[in-house]
Amino acid sequence: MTDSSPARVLSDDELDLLELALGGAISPAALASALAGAAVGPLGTSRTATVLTDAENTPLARLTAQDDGGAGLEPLKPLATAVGPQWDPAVRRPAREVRAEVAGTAGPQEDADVLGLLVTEAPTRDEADAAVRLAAGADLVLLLVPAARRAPGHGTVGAPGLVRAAHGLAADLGARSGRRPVTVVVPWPGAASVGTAPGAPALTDVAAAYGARRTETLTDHRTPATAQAVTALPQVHDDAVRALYPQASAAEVTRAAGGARRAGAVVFFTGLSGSGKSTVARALAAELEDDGLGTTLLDGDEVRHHLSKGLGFDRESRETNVRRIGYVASLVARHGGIAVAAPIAPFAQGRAEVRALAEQAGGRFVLVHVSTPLEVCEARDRKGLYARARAGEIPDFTGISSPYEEPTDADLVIDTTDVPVAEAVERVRRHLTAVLG
Ligand SMILES: Nc1ncnc2c1ncn2[C@@H]1O[C@H](COP(=O)(O)OS(=O)(=O)O)[C@@H](OP(=O)(O)O)[C@H]1O
Ligand SMILES: Nc1ncnc2c1ncn2[C@@H]1O[C@H](COP(=O)(O)OP(=O)(O)O)[C@@H](O)[C@H]1O
Repeated sequence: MTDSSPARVLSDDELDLLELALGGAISPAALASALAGAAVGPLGTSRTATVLTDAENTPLARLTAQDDGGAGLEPLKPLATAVGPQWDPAVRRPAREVRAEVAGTAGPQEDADVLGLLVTEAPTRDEADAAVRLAAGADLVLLLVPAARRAPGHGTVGAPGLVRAAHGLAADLGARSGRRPVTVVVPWPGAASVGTAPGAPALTDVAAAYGARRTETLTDHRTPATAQAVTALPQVHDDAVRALYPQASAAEVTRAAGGARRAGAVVFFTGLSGSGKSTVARALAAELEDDGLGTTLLDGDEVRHHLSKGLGFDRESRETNVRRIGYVASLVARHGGIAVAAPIAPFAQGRAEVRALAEQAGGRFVLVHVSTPLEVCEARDRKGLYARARAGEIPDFTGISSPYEEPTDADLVIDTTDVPVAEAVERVRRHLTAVLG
């Protein structure tokens, strides 16, 4: 990075906050304070600038602390997006754009009643009824759906499911009240650690920044009986199984329902830098997790940051890196999980070792060659690495000064020059479903 400002790599939760700040939903000062509160890395102090990056070191924005205690935020490169209903640009819009639209639609009067309904969990029938009651008389209803980049806990409805449920609620509300609400996806950290850090923004303030003049959280409108029934759902399932089966059978049925007997799998992407491995792998992992398949993403750059810190890019270091990824992925698969890995993995030998490790662990192995040609990867050059490699600043760069051995044993070959992300994800998902049986 040519910028001399110190860099701060943001977590998924912090990226959510950055997206909010860039969209005008929270102030740069609130972002600075939330990042400082989380205390997981250097953040510039007075009058210094910090370049905020994602895990792939893409410079996203420059955050500057100002003399008066305020802060400035300058966008640098667009944040990476993924696929899924929570990424649909028709609903994931900057707060300032939604606020302007709301002001235009609700009329110029200051006292226009714009109701923000926060959809934080899949709405029950209670909430669908409450939404109709609450919406009566409002000039405009905003359905605000907080969606986190980070995957939710296993077994809970994640961002894609929540957005689909919110669309259902919007249609229902439209049919029953005669007016369709405006549905908006709001980036919102999945972890309490950032969302509740000192100085962290409150969801109701964020709703106001999107144009809501009053806000209701739909789960507050569950009756006590419904709230209790929702909490008790897993227990209800266990009780029903125990009532139906004798003890030995009940144990087996419960175990099978938990997926403990399902075979695991390693989905291993390989391809040049910039070919689209991370983009497709990330979207695939989110969809699989949403399908209820416990999924672990081992992204190339993140692995390099944690598991393989200090390793270089000579042949031996790369093979060590790939072997480590294969080892962790095979442990995940051994326990019935799905590991999705996306390193360059340029050598056939290393890839074959990973296949063997996965299969020894009883898992399925799916090799996906992301075959996007060098010219396309180089033209994308999101991180500016190809330009630096061409200039001789990065030695041993794959495709330029270090070889990439094309796989001859790939289960799928996908060239993202002309295959959109959603279709690439679908192809891999279809293949995986078939091999898992
Ligand atoms: N010399 C050289 N060659 C290739 N790539 C380089 C190099 N130096 C740094 N980088 C960055 O590191 C990412 C590739 O790391 P991997 O762990 O996936 O590589 S490997 O599988 O060990 O070959 C790669 O990330 P992706 O672009 O996501 O593939 C680059 O950002
Ligand atoms: N169809 C596509 N599939 C994947 N990425 C694409 C596609 N079209 C354009 N891109 C862009 O190409 C870049 C691929 O980068 P990345 O996923 O990090 O690749 P890799 O992990 O292989 O280095 C991203 O900026 C992405 O938005």
